[in-house]
Amino acid sequence: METATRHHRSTSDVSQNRQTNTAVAADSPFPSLGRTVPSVLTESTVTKLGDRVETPAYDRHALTPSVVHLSVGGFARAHPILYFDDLAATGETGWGVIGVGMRSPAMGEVLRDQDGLYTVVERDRDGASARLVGALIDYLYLPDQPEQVADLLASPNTRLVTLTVTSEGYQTRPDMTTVRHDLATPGNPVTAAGLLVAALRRRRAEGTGPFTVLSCDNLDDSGAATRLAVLEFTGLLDAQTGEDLTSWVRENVTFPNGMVDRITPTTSPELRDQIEGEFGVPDRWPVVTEPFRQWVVEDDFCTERPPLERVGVQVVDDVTPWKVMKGRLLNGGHCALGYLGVLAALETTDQAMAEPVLSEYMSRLLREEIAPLLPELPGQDTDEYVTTTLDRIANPAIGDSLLRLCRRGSTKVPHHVLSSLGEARVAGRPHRLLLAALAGWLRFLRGEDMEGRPLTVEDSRAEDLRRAAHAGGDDPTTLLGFRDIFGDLADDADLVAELGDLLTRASRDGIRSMLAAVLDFDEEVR
Ligand SMILES: NC(=O)c1ccc[n+]([C@@H]2O[C@H](COP(=O)([O-])OP(=O)(O)OC[C@H]3O[C@@H](n4cnc5c(N)ncnc54)[C@H](O)[C@@H]3O)[C@@H](O)[C@H]2O)c1
Ligand SMILES: O=P(O)(O)OC[C@@H](O)[C@@H](O)[C@H](O)[C@H](O)CO
Repeated sequence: METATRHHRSTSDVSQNRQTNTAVAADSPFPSLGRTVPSVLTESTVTKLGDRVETPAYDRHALTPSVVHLSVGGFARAHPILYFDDLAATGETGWGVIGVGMRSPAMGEVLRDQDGLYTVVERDRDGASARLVGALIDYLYLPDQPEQVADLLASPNTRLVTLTVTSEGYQTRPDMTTVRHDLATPGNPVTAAGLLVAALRRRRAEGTGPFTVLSCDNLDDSGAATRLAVLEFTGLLDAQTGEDLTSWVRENVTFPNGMVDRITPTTSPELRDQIEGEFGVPDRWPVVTEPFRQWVVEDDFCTERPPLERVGVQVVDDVTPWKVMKGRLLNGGHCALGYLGVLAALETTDQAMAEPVLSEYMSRLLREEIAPLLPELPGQDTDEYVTTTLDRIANPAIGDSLLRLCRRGSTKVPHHVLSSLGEARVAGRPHRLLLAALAGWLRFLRGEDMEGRPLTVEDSRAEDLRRAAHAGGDDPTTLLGFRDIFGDLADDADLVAELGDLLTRASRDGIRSMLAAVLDFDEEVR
């Protein structure tokens, strides 16, 4: 098997950074590595890895850097970049990836130290396998290398920009400090939209033409959301400069919608150590994920489309039915389990799914209340999809933290949960289990579990929501007053009363008893 032996050079020289081995920065998940450590996984040590790790069977130096990925977190490494790695393994050399870090200096240090190499471990009940990914051929960190990032995005080589900047990364309100910063210094942006706009502005001026922008975040209509964020930004900028970048972007740039799916937990230091022990790979930041993965992409590329269909990506005209099915069943289910589970003092998804009342709740929530509202998806059996989804969520081999599922609720619950709730109300269908999920989020927003132990509410609106959650107590009216989140729910007196009843039961009897009552669950089984 051929492994990469030559260092790739494009816009930065990662090998220079590799020699420094500076201490891991404050955002590292590895406090035990908060000291100078030797970096052992590099291109030159790949050949020393044993046969428990699959290594790239292609020459990564032959890859042309034409994809730029913004914000390289766990999911980016387990999903989009892995697909480009698959593509490289088919002999296709045109789609190497350059990562651009925006907020995580620690990830940058690790990736640079490791020449962009990292390990993906797939695990489930049936076993585990590890693979080294070579498609990330370079990495730049925006706060330290703004000019190199600008040159990279302006380069004619760059044909596709992919993003995993989280659902909050698309917010472009002019009152946000970051947006104000980007408008004041458009040549030195810190937001994803600001960065894309600065690059597109330069490409227009230099006659380089557009690139395609493909969001890989879990957003309802990720293409439209990205387009909107960019156009909002160009609108604000045009008002300042008197240019008309907005029309150029409208006419030239495409933002394909996409559905991405692969449960990818946050890597903990313990997991990292376990992986080194199990596979003998000294990777400082491996990523652990499930074997399942799916990527459905709308065929709307303004530049050449990478032939991702060769590696299992579904390229379709309309992604909507896939998005709706996945978002409401998997992400909606995740929201419900996350909030209710952490309130019940549980830590991981498999722990929660091992509790009869929670697994019964999840099964009935997905089967009885969410699935019947879904559109037909030709070739997809919904019942089978639900069974697979529940099984994936319960995967005992990945230790997916419930708190990970609770992040950014104000951007997720409306899409993943309230959408089903709204439709069920209109259709006159049962929705008490959906209300229990909502009750879980409202209770979670107080920032403590049912025993009063603190829970971190990671949300850009945490402060306001938490204040309202405390002020309202078991009466949801105050929180439902955030109409941009909850729509008209506050106007439905029956729903408000039912939600209040669920919150009161949870406070009085605990989460498990509240759910048992909602399910009419057999006390013996409990
Ligand atoms: N983990 C999964 O199971 C999974 C599956 C499908 C989709 N996703 C989506 O991928 C995205 C990233 O998730 P992850 O699990 O990799 O998380 P992560 O925390 O590992 O990575 C997130 C990255 O985004 C950066 N970031 C955070 N806020 C940002 C902002 N406002 N602008 C720019 N960058 C920002 C962080 O620094 C980090 O590098 C999320 O939107 C998530 O919904 C995740
Ligand atoms: O990443 P978030 O915060 O949007 O949502 C948490 C999880 O539901 C999500 O990451 C899933 O694991 C993922 O969508 C599976 O494909």
